[in-house]
Amino acid sequence: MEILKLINLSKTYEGKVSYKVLKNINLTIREGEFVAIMGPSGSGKSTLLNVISTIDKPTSGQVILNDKQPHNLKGDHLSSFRRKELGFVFQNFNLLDTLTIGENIVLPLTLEGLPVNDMDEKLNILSKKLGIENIINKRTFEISGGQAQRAAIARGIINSPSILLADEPTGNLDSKSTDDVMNLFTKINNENKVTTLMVTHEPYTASFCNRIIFIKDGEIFREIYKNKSREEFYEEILLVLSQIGGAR
Ligand SMILES: Nc1ncnc2c1ncn2[C@@H]1O[C@H](COP(=O)(O)OP(=O)(O)OP(=O)(O)O)[C@@H](O)[C@H]1O
Repeated sequence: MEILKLINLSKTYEGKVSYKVLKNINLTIREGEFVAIMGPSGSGKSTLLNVISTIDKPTSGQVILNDKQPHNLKGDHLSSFRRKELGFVFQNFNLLDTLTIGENIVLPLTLEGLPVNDMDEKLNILSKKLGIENIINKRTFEISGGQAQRAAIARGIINSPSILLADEPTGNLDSKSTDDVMNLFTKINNENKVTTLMVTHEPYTASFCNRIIFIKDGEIFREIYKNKSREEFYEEILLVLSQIGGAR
């Protein structure tokens, strides 16, 4: 089943000189895929993610997510779409310091108005599954970056979104925490079939994904699939990056 379809998607920033950041992007992501977007700095990765997540609007073309066109929605319908269909993971975790980790994780359910007992049950099941039950009563300053990102992933999927979007999810992590977080993304993708799309400039992080889309100058430059070991895939990623050029 197709979860996300981008049809002739373009984005131009108007200014003194107008700048075409995305040029006719056509892309389909199927249910259960684990995909990375890579490309040189300024190639349009964040813009693409922002247009998919409805933070930014396309200049032309369509975003179809779970058979809906979010850019045609307004107000409460758009907010409800974001809460139900999208999960987000950010580079800097975006956990609220005033809440416990558990309260942070259930925040999307709080916004949906779910009864407390149902929230607690979901939190217990998910935190056990993700191996973070020991931190749910802690505060953000009491946990490591890797734990914070695992909690943020839990928050991102507690609503069972159609797609989990991640922007540089390992950008603030050391190598051990990067392993922990990428193993967790892999686990929820394998076991829960969470469809995941992440932007990363780190080849090691991308090597955990099953497919990589390389963007250059706002266009799809190349796509590669992991039909090999992670180590071999990593070497292939380095090769494509050397061909693409530009600063990463
Ligand atoms: N709001 C904006 N107005 C004008 N230009 C913008 C705006 N946002 C981004 N750009 C430009 O669009 C281009 C693509 O930016 P984008 O942030 O999507 O690139 P990126 O691939 O994510 O880069 P990086 O890896 O450095 O984060 C850049 O040249 C940027 O300067």
